[in-house]
This record gives sequence, structure tokens and C-alpha cells, in this order.
Amino acid sequence: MSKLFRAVIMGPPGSGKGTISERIAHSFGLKHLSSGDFVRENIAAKTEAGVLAKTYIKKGLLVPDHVMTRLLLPRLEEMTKYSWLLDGFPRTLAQAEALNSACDLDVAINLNIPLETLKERLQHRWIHPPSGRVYNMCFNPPHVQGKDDITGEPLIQQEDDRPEALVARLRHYKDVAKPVIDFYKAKGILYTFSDTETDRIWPNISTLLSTKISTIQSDARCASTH
Ligand SMILES: Nc1ncnc2c1ncn2[C@@H]1O[C@H](COP(=O)(O)OP(=O)(O)OP(=O)(O)O)[C@@H](O)[C@H]1O
Ligand SMILES: Nc1nc2c(ncn2[C@@H]2O[C@H](COP(=O)(O)O)[C@@H](O)[C@H]2O)c(=O)[nH]1
Repeated sequence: MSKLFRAVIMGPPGSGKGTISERIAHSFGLKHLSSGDFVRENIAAKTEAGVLAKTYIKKGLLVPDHVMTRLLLPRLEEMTKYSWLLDGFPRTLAQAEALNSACDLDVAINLNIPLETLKERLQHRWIHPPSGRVYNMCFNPPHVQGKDDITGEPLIQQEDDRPEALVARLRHYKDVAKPVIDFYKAKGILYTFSDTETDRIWPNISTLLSTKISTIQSDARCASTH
């Protein structure tokens, strides 16, 4: 039986986490687990965690660690038989430590994108809140402007994607992300990718994952024959 592969992807707002996560899931057959999707599901289901999370999201804040961890770890327990990519979690050191106590990771992908590029991207980002599907009028526009490709429902722009909200959001991101980046660097599993275009970053991520996944599978085959 081949060993399972587990990875996380991190990056500031607008860095392409969601975009690249979809490509990884499609190319490598990994389950794409999005913390934002889990939050939206809980909000829609009006669970205790969802109701609490909504109060923070409406203020453009991160959901508190204990709420996020309580919401996310049980979902990972349902995934023990799958290889997965976790998008949007961890965002803080406390979350990284909680995840570390629950499972081992093979790779932590870190997207390092220039501020001006993030600003440009988020000005043109439109989302379909119920599904979390993401569009960009310059990069991947919807078939019909303002409408979700799948449901035809309206797309919105997030308040905190506005340029004036972004600087504070990015400063906060850097403050909370640095300990997480250092945590995975110390574990020897951090891989950072810097560029202004997802289409240039993608081949490098694809090569890394191809190498890592085939190495894990060949090690598993060796182990099973000894
Ligand atoms: N790991 C997490 N810890 C705390 N809050 C989270 C976490 N993941 C998601 N959230 C909350 O849920 C909201 C929606 O998450 P999602 O990833 O879909 O959007 P986002 O963070 O705005 O994405 P992006 O980083 O691309 O801007 C976030 O703005 C945040 O408030
Ligand atoms: N102009 C470009 N836009 C891009 C690129 N990669 C992603 N995007 C768009 O930016 C936002 C943020 O992406 P997310 O995956 O972090 O939500 C979103 O609207 C994407 O469609 C790119 O290389 N160039």
C-alpha cells in the first residue's frame, strides 16, 4: 500500500493559494481541503462554530485559533485514508502546532508574491461566496460577468480585498505567518516559490510534488518488500 501524501499551502491574500490548490488536486489526485470552505459550510449550517466564525469574518478578522482548530481537526480525522492538500490552514503557529500533533506533513508550500501583484489581483478578484469559487477579471474571468459559472448566482467582491484594506491585512498576515514559515523551515519541509505569475510558479510546484510523491511511493514499495 503506498504511503499517503499530506501537504499544506500558505500565502498572503491574493497569492494564488486557491488557484494553485485546484491545479494540485487535479494533477495529483489529492483531496483539496480548504479551511475557508469548511468555515463557509459551518456558517451555512449555522453550527456553533459557524455562528461564532461569522462574527469575526464580518469584521475582516481571522477566526480564533481554538474555533478554527475545533472546526478543522475532526474533518481531518475523516481523511485518514486519503492524501490531501490543506489550503488556508495553518495560518498561525498555534494552528501549526495543533496540526503537527494530529498528523505528519510531507511538504509545506509557501507562496511569496510581491505586494503590488497582490493589490492588482485582489482589485479584480470576484468570488461566489456559497462555493468559494474564485474568479479574476484579468486572469480567469467568469463566462458571464458577475455570475458564477456553475450556478449563475451573483459574484461579489470582498470588502477586505479593497486596496486600502489590503495593507493592514498583509501586515497582519506577515506577523502571524512568519512563525509558521519558521516552524516548517525548522522541520525541513518548507518550499517557497516567488514570482508574479501563477503560470510560472506552477511548473516548479508540479516538479517538486512529482518528485516528492514518487519518492514516498518508492520508499513504501521498498518497505513492503523487506
Ligand atoms: N486557518 C484559519 N484561521 C483563521 N481564520 C480562517 C482560517 N481559514 C479561513 N479563515 C477565515 O475564513 C475566511 C475565509 O477564508 P478564505 O481562505 O476562503 O478567504 P481568504 O482568507 O480571504 O482567502 P485569501 O487568503 O485568498 O484572501 C478568512 O478571511 C478568515 O476570516
Ligand atoms: N492576474 C493574475 N491573477 C491571478 C494569478 N493567479 C491567481 N490569480 C487571481 O488572483 C486572485 C487570488 O488568487 P487566490 O487563488 O489566492 O484566490 C484570484 O482572483 C485569482 O483568480 C496570476 O498569475 N495572474
